[in-house]
Amino acid sequence: MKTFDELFAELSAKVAAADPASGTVQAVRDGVHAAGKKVVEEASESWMAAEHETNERTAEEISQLLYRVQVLMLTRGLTLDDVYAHL
Ligand SMILES: N=c1c2ncn([C@@H]3O[C@H](COP(=O)(O)OP(=O)(O)OP(=O)(O)O)[C@@H](O)[C@H]3O)c2ncn1[C@@H]1O[C@H](COP(=O)(O)O)[C@@H](O)[C@H]1O
Repeated sequence: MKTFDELFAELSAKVAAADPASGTVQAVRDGVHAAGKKVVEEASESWMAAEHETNERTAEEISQLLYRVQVLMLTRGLTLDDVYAHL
């Protein structure tokens, strides 16, 4: 288990190191358009899970949504502080 901040630190390090085994590095290379589509896809799957599936499935989909939001942030070079400044 990891927190949102811990995941972002892990993904940032992989991107900085251009880790060749990392799916995140490839996803960031794929760019903003592809990353944005993934956010929308996981958001809709989270919504559908919340409407029709169990809490466990809903939590799983939301975890993927959070991951995809972080990938989108990384494609733009945004930090957690950039986002938290608006909370
Ligand atoms: N949390 C995630 C995570 N969530 C989703 N994914 C990726 O997203 C893929 C699933 O996306 P799809 O669109 O194929 O999913 P889907 O078909 O909609 O599947 P469902 O939503 O129906 O389950 C997975 O196979 C992973 O490649 C993730 N990839 C990585 N992470 C975390 O990121 C860390 C670093 O990962 P790497 O960069 O790959 O080393 C990992 O340790 C994890 O903690």
